[in-house]
Amino acid sequence: MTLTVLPDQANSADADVAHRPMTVLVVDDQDAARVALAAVLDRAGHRVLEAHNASWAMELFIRHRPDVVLLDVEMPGYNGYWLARQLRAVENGGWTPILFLSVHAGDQDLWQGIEAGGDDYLVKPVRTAVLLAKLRAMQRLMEMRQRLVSMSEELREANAQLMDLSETDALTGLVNRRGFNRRLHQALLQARRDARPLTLFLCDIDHFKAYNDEVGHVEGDACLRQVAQVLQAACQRPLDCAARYGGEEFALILPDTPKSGAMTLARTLAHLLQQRALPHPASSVSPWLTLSGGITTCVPDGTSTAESLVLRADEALYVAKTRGRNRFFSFEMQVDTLESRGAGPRAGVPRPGADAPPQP
Ligand SMILES: Nc1nc2c(ncn2[C@@H]2O[C@H](COP(=O)(O)OP(=O)(O)OP(=O)(O)O)[C@@H](O)[C@H]2O)c(=O)[nH]1
Repeated sequence: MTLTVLPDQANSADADVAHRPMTVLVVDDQDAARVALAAVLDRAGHRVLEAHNASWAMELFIRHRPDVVLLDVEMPGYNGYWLARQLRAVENGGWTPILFLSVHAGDQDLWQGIEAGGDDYLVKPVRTAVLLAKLRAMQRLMEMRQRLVSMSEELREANAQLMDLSETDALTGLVNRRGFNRRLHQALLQARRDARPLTLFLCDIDHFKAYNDEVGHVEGDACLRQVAQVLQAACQRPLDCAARYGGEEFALILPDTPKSGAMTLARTLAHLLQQRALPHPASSVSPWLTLSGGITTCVPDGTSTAESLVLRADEALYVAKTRGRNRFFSFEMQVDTLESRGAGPRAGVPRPGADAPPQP
């Protein structure tokens, strides 16, 4: 029988209790050697799991996830190299130090052990001090790795937050222009892949300059926040996106939304705004705040680009403005929300009477 560990003359290693007790899986088919090794580890303050063969070791490893594995090479049936490979396979992104203990001292043996997934290779008999020092070194590596893992996790979270911040408009909390660009591009690619209609709205507050001039910029900012809330409320589906395009212009990206659905949503939007009844003291259109919007809808093909969509929505917005504001104009249908409802040219315009919001 080969003794696995040799006691130290000065016995100093026994006194060097590990900084943090570890759970050590000792795998050795030789009972006496394994028990001796377990006793040394136990004295050093570690918790020991013992396995006399590879399959039992595998079971203990999966069940207890030890901190370190001390692995004999020569075992009947599956040997230590085989076991090391299996342990690495079930680690699933983790890392458990594996130290081989072997009577074979050849370079080739050492090389084979490291290739099989071992982190160190000690030749038996191993002095207690050496073994405990190696365990301490492995523990230090594990702690460093743990720190790296948590640092990269923190970094990942910080990056995600930064990404969110860099795509959020500070005033309204909506997606900003940068986020809009990225989302529109993504939505376009997805709609092209799925051959589904994609709708883009560009909305603009009517006579907002006059609003600012009348009530001041602070109130103007508050008004932008209110409009943002209305737009957000109109976005009912998880992939719908409301963005502040710039200044008093907003955009809605509406995946899987056909022309008819877009017109319905435009009316819903006008209705939601109407319900808020935000007074506009300087509008020639209505006593309340109103929006004009340009709508474009397409099933994108190879020639469709985000720029072409924005151009069409912008052109439609221009038509909505020139037709008298407080309406949404569809580029493809060449009608606005007032015409398409078929309820007369001024239908949908907030005015005193049945359709009008309560006087604030
Ligand atoms: N309070 C406030 N005002 C803003 C902000 N961004 C843009 N504006 C104002 O929005 C106004 C936009 O004016 P215009 O482009 O002339 O448009 P409008 O007065 O709404 O006229 P129409 O669009 O033709 O109805 C300008 O007075 C800008 O100063 C903002 O963040 N806060």
